[in-house]
Amino acid sequence: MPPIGPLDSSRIPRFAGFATFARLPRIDEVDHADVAVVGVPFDSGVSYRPGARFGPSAVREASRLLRPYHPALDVSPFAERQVVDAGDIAVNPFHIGEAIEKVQQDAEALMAGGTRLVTVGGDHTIALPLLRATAKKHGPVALLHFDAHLDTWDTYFGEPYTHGTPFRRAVEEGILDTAALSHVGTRGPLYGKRDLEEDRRLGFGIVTSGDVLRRGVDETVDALRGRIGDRPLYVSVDIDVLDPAHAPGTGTPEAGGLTSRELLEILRGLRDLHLVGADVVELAPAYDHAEITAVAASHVAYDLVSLLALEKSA
Ligand SMILES: N=C(N)NCCCC(=O)O
Ligand SMILES: [Zn+2]
Ligand SMILES: [Zn+2]
Repeated sequence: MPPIGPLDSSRIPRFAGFATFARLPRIDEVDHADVAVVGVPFDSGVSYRPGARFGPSAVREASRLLRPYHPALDVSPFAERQVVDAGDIAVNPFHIGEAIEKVQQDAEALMAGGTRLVTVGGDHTIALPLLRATAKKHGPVALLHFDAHLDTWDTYFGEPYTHGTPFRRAVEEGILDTAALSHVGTRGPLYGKRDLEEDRRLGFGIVTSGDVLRRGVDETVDALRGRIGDRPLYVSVDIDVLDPAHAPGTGTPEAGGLTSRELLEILRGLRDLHLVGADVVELAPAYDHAEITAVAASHVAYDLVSLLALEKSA
């Protein structure tokens, strides 16, 4: 049976009907899914502007315009693989610990049959349970983390589970391969020099947004690929890695970021790595204009789905 694809936009206008990601079938409409896009509408871990709980529905709306063939990667992801929308993981907005447990459980259940996930957030807190679920299946994973921020801080207000702390927790828990951890797009003021020293001690290498500008996409990609090798790889994209001009709809914007063109070109350089899962987080549509950020996030998700569709073992 060939995969069930998205609705045909030449027959049913793309602005009509229910919004699933890229107008794909829901998970309950297929027997097996190779790749699932799943939402996590959770933003109780944020330190500044709230609103990322509306990220998944904004990405679904903006993704109506996606088309089935990806020319830069030369792949038709929805024809090569069964890609679905798995809906949203229903999490408790009043209890971060419970929400984290639920994300992990539901991600594990979705992944049990070999389905790979592109998760749409939600704030960056959710990367921790997603990495736990991924490491349970694949062992400690390499991490490519696109973000203005390090997200390796220790606690906020004494709390260990926030959107600024997931990757420190993940290193402490041994679910990351500390030989292959990279931040890309890092910039902006920190609390102190110690932030960088502690981040380095955890094993991270940093490619700042200035480095991307000076080195260019190709050199950046070569350096990242060399570090990742053939390890199982998880890619986490905080949409605030983009400059606020390219992504105003986010909770902790920082000036001087990547363009959406740079981000997409770097992602396209990741083909033929062993990608096992990915997320796109921190889209807060209330601060967006004309869907600028939602369109960028939907294209990032499409590129991640396309990379997973190219995976031989998917
Ligand atoms: N956007 C994410 N994930 N983290 C930002 C935390 C920065 C801060 O509150 O100081
Ligand atoms: Zn960030
Ligand atoms: Zn982040």
